[in-house]
Amino acid sequence: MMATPPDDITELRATAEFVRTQDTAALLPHLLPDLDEAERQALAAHCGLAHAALLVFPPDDAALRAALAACDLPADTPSFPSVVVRHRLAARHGRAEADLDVRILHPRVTGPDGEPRTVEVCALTVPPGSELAGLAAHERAHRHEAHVALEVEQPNALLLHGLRALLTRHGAAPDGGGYNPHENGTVLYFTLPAAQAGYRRVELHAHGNYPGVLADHLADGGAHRSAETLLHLLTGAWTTQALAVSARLGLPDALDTATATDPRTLARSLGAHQESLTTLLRYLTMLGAVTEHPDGYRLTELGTLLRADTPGSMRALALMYGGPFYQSFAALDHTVRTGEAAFDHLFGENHFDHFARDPELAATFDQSMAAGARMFEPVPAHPVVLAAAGAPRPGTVVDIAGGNGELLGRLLTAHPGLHGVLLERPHAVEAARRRLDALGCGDRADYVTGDFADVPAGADVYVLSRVLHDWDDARCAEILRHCARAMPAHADLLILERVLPADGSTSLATAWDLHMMCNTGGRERRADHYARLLADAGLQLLDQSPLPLGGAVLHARRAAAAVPHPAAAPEARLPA
Ligand SMILES: C[S@@+](CC[C@H](N)C(=O)[O-])C[C@H]1O[C@@H](n2cnc3c(N)ncnc32)[C@H](O)[C@@H]1O
Repeated sequence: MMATPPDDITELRATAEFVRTQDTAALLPHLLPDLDEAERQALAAHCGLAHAALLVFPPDDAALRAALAACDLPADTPSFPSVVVRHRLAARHGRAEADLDVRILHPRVTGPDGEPRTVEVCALTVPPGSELAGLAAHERAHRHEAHVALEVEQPNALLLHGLRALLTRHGAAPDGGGYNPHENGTVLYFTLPAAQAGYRRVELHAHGNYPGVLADHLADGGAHRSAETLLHLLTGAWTTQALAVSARLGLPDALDTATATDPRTLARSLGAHQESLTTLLRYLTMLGAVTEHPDGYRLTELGTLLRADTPGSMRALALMYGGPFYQSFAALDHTVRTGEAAFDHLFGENHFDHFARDPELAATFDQSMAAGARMFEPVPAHPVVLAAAGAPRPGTVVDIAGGNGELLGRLLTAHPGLHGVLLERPHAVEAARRRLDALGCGDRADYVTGDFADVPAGADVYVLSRVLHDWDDARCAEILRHCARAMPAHADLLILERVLPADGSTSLATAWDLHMMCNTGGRERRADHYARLLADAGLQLLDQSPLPLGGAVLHARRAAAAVPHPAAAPEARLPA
């Protein structure tokens, strides 16, 4: 039989023990440390501990029942589907509610004076190998659903208003609630400023319906949540820097996911100030990059992405967003006032020129682009690529401004007959050559060191990946004219970009639109905008398909009656 994870059984046993032994009067000053004696007595006279709640992740129902029995809880306790916890989990993790099988059970226990209590067991089924394992690890680390519930004895509206006022005066923030007609009960949730007695959330439960109290509670909660949301947004810069500094220090590389490292050892190995490092680690714990344990800190799955040696590492992105692009964002107001890229204003030159003069920065930028390469995963299977690869004489793909060869490498690796040409600036050509050689497809690649004007003619597929968004419309039109001029009548052009949604809904493209404006003077565009730019260059947008990370691939060809632009330069030929 499959078993509930040992960490969950430990937590269940501890919660059951807490409910069995905890005296309400002794618990209250732990939850609200500033209560004076009169307040504590008044609260204890009106409220009693009813349950403590936890979320566990059994592989199936039988394993959950066995876990209950192992903790001396009735294994035959009925379960019912959760609505609230399931909704909260789905919202927190961006999941469909239908994917989350959350059930609730209330196994009965008795308190120290024989009073009836329960343990509220919320159980999300996570079978072995399930992709919900990451969600479970996050929830175990953060205990968002853990709470204690106080039953209000002989409730009335006046008493509930008074209890609400008392709790909020002591820093407990209203955090939602509701009326359940099936059990004729009103629930008011509060969040404490910090975990007390192991709990951050408190529930007040009262028998009966108190619509006025509930309305006030929900309204206060709304205002509180807005303020908290705004604080999170305003401190986004701290998050960027905490992650970037960790990456720069090599902190994720010095930690492990399986065994903990104590801050002293870590500070010594990183050459850091121990107390400051511990503060940073606590913040990283809040962000979910590390977890805290009695013997130190462990890296999480998310934190692992900041290691240098992880496949798909995002370390270079952290260094860029916490480095030059962080500095330029501090001058965003210049861009908004003048329309000029803040980066150029701050550094005195275009970011490509700036990076090109600093080999280390240029390499970090290329690696940061590669960190978003998950977007490329479906491209080798694009019909245009399949057609070129499957032709009797396999075709040639030209990757224009192909960076360090990440995409071309994937195309050539997936299709051993394809030939590739990479057009880039000198430093990137060298990086691409090394990459394609390492992938074992360097012998099927040629390199053109040059400018957009040097797009070689005569190939079958042309690719512009994350290039057009770097430039304003005039420069894009020029680049597309160079492509159109080089493309034979049968050739296809694939444009990879984040495309702004036509219906105005937000997407990752909305965020990168701001980033491009601030740092490159470019922008993200809607598909109809690309269609117009293409048409001006004598090309026709044929279709569009989605890519991971909010990307899309736009497919274009020469318009049937395309007339070469008069400004077009003489053709560059494919390398011999
Ligand atoms: C945002 S990166 C995209 C790289 C790659 N296509 C990708 O998707 O990862 C833009 C690339 O344009 C190249 N680039 C900038 N100006 C260029 C020019 N005038 N001619 C050719 N390439 C240029 C840069 O070197 C950089 O690698």
